Amino acid sequence: MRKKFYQMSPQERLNSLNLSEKSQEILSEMALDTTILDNLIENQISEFELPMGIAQNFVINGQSFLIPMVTEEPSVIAAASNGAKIAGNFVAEIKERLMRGQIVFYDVKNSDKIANEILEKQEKIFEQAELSYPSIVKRGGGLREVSSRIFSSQKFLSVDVKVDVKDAMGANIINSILEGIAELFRRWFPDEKILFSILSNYATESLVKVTCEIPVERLSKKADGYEIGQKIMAASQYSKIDPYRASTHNKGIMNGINAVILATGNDTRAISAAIHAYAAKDGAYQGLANWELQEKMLVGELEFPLPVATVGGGVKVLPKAQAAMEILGISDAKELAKVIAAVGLAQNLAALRALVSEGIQQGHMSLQARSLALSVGAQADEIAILSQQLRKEKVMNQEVAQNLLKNLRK
Ligand SMILES: CC(C)(COP(=O)([O-])OP(=O)([O-])OC[C@H]1O[C@@H](n2cnc3c(N)ncnc32)[C@H](O)[C@@H]1OP(=O)([O-])[O-])[C@@H](O)C(=O)NCCC(=O)NCCSC(=O)C[C@@](C)(O)CC(=O)[O-]
Ligand SMILES: NC(=O)C1=CN([C@@H]2O[C@H](COP(=O)(O)OP(=O)(O)OC[C@H]3O[C@@H](n4cnc5c(N)ncnc54)[C@H](OP(=O)(O)O)[C@@H]3O)[C@@H](O)[C@H]2O)C=CC1
Repeated sequence: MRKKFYQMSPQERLNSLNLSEKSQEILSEMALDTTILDNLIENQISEFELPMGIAQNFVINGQSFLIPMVTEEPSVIAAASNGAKIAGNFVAEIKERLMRGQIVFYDVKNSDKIANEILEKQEKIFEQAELSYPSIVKRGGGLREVSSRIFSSQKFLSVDVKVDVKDAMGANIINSILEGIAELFRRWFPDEKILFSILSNYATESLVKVTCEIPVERLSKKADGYEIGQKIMAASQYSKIDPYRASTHNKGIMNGINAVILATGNDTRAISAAIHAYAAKDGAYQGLANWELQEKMLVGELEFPLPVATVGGGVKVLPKAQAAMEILGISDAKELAKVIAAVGLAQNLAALRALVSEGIQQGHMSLQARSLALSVGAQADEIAILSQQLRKEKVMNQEVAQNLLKNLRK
């Protein structure tokens, strides 16, 4: 009987795809240990490499950091380093770090009964939570709050839990606790129906806040720093009223956030979901990070959920995520969240400063020149020569790059 795809070895799966020899060869090149590869995901056939760089100049709460970033986009790491250089010291703080989960009832018959009984039987719920995941309690974490939200017209009710998951992202912890509590509810409310129970990525009790204060003269080597500061403030205000701008404003912040999330083996989808949901917390989707001029200082602030982990998931399993943690010198999830938040604010500062002064293309494209040279097939020392020539061109595109490369090879 023919093996199912998931029952095949990675090589058998690859062979079964009938690819060109070149693709077969490139997909067979792997650096990760096969046991990690084949056990971390399903139907594994290869791995996918991305460049890792280091953002420099970061000082956060008075401590210097070198920050590993994984990205395919030119200028992101230069921008983060530039933003950090301009900003000087970032002040980052975390008030609390609790992860949320929910048990959702549907076709609810008596929502008040459910809500009241949950209030009255809190002790029983806390006992069940500890039974469901005792090790997190031993680590000093565990269930901290149970409450409910009633959606009466749609006959739904959400029982919300908040859990201290210490340095984990907490998905497995919370989902195990939720399933234990759900069993209790099936006994307490035999006539009610539970739809599902799952962690919530909208981690509104895992907010991190980062600020910086920049003397305006640091905003530009050439132009009037105060005027640049005014324009950055205006750009920040505009991102609050136009979702077409808010989306790009936040993409710029996520350039930095996602690069560090990837480097440390964290879950990019969970963090993106949390942050973009938070950007719409007041109804309309708005730009995160605020900039305002206070006298001769440009003051920046960014506050959003960042439930990152330093244990669990890919963090502990991926060797390069462990190496990234060593570069950071961090083992505490709260510390990691503060560092990542500072990268987000630095990224936004660099982007807005470029946008309102020389424009994004000048800096971006000069760094983009190298990847453009690569994309048309420049090799070895052709790359530096071709990108140098490209920077002198009025327009930098594939056609120009291909013509320059052809001339170079004559
Ligand atoms: C690109 C720069 C930094 C040039 O800016 P510049 O003023 O020409 O740079 P510089 O030569 O004065 O260098 C300043 C610092 O930048 C860093 N730096 C500078 N060059 C390099 C390099 N080659 N490699 C590594 N680091 C570099 C480095 O830290 C350096 O300090 P130094 O070490 O010299 O004391 C500036 O124009 C900039 O920050 N631009 C923003 C670019 C950006 O945001 N890129 C992200 C992709 S675009 C996007 O997706 C986001 C966006 C724009 O759409 C978001 C939005 O719309 O809000
Ligand atoms: N909606 C979502 O975002 C979802 C995401 N996921 C994925 O699940 C992945 C795994 O998440 P998660 O459940 O956190 O990871 P893991 O369960 O893999 O790791 C967390 C475990 O690490 C152990 N641990 C060791 N040291 C600590 C510490 N200091 N603090 C806390 N725990 C510690 C604990 O296990 P012990 O006490 O037993 O040693 C804890 O349960 C995430 O990366 C995510 O990709 C999964 C489902 C949903």
